[in-house]
Amino acid sequence: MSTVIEVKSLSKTFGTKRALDNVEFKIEKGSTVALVGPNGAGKTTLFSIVCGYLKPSSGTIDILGHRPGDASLFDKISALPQDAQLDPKFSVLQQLTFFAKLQGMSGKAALEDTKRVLTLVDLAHVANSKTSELSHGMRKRVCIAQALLGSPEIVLLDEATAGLDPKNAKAIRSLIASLQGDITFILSSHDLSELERLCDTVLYLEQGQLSSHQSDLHKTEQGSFVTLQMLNLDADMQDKISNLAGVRHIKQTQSDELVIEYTKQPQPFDLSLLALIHEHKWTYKQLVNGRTLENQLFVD
Ligand SMILES: Nc1ncnc2c1ncn2[C@@H]1O[C@H](COP(=O)(O)OP(=O)(O)OP(=O)(O)O)[C@@H](O)[C@H]1O
Repeated sequence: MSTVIEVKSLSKTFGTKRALDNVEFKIEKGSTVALVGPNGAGKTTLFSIVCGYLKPSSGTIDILGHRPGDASLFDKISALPQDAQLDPKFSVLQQLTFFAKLQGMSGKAALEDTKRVLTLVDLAHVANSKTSELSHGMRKRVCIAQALLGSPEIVLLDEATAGLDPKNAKAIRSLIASLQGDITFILSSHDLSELERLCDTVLYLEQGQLSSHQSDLHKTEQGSFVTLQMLNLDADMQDKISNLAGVRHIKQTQSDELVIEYTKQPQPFDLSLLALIHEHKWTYKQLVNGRTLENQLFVD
């Protein structure tokens, strides 16, 4: 795997406010990276610097061998800014072909590429509609289509599903999933749960500092943990579960939730757990193999 982005000792200050504080990370080609953190953590600042919209106060960023904003990155990296706007007076087709031509495509190539990206986001049928006639979710998908024009290698999406209903948010996640591997995605959100199934790497920013950087989340973690949500969880249940063969550690992560770490057993562990639940006539709300991203990041 090759590194497509390498950030070293990156800091950004606005007056006395230190928005990014000595941030360092590498992103491998083809990975899907979640950039998560609470409001004001520095996600948009980091995005803006990577895209070349803002200059860092100190530190270096290497993107495919170039500095952010370098002309040679023009068709290799694209971004959906958090507050992306479309012009309400023009049709979807007019706006996207305009952006495609800005990338240097001829009129014919721009039109073809616009049709291609509109099909990708399932909006070919509204190509001739003005963007003011579209729903919020559709407009967001048009902006994502714009970010996909010209087949970029790296795509940054800032809060791509913010404010969308579950159906539209799922459509966007499915689209990203279908393009994973060919494109390196960096997706920002303050909602951890939204990105956890999509991403293999997480950058967790808090007050400008990168407090956790894990790669291959699913590959290394999946299989040795079970997350169990129970109705009326009590100490007796925890005791009985901890006596199951293979249990190494149990952690109560919420009033109704246990994260159980286990070693491989001849009988699949989730089946043993379900058998125990059945035997005692307990009621479980949810049983998921693996740990949520939130539990991986914040619970030892
Ligand atoms: N142009 C600016 N001038 C002054 N302070 C700024 C500027 N841009 C960002 N900041 C400050 O830098 C910090 C990081 O902001 P940033 O927008 O990067 O956070 P964020 O993680 O994207 O937040 P959110 O999830 O709310 O979008 C905040 O404290 C913010 O107030």
